[in-house]
Amino acid sequence: MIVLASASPRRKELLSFITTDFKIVPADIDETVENNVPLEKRPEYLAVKKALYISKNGYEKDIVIGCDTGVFVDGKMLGKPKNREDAENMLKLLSGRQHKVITGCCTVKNGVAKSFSNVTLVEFFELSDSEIEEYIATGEPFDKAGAYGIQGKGSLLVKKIDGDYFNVVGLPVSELNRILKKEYSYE
Ligand SMILES: Cc1cn([C@H]2C[C@H](O)[C@@H](COP(=O)(O)OP(=O)(O)OP(=O)(O)O)O2)c(=O)[nH]c1=O
Repeated sequence: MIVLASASPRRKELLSFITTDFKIVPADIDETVENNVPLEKRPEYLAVKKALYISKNGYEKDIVIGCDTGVFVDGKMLGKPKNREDAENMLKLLSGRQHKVITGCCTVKNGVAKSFSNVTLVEFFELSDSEIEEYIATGEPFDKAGAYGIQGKGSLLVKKIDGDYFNVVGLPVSELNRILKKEYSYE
């Protein structure tokens, strides 16, 4: 069986493109990362941590999948905004330029972990202060890395993307599907 170590409704929906035969067991882990982990490796590091945590808690024989998404710009990683002001600062930082969205993904079975990072480049239009304010008022930024959701009204902020769209939403489905087939002969 496949176990998705995630509380994200988006990851649940995306995994169902691969299979509907899976169980959800969210991994409520401490998301602090040691300083020696390179910035852009942080999502993958946390994905491994989430998947191993669930695997070790009664799902050793299953294929456990963990994921984590971060937005990278100016040598910084943007997670979920803590409040309105945080969301505003993130959106101002992303305005008029390109950033990277990296989703780390990990599969674990019988104590063996395999992981990868998928990178999508996203370019935003120049955003006016009122546009940022209106977008924050939708409430959409608050549970999302980088304070936007490309799958919702956040789509209106996006000029261009290069890479897997679903990776931005939180699960690189096509790469994951290929890994499940290749590494676990999953049908
Ligand atoms: C950039 C971007 C992020 N996101 C989401 C994907 C992730 O769910 C979220 C980043 O938070 P994560 O910490 O990666 O995941 P999560 O807390 O939602 O779920 P869990 O740890 O239980 O697996 O931001 C979008 O939905 N759309 C977007 O365009």
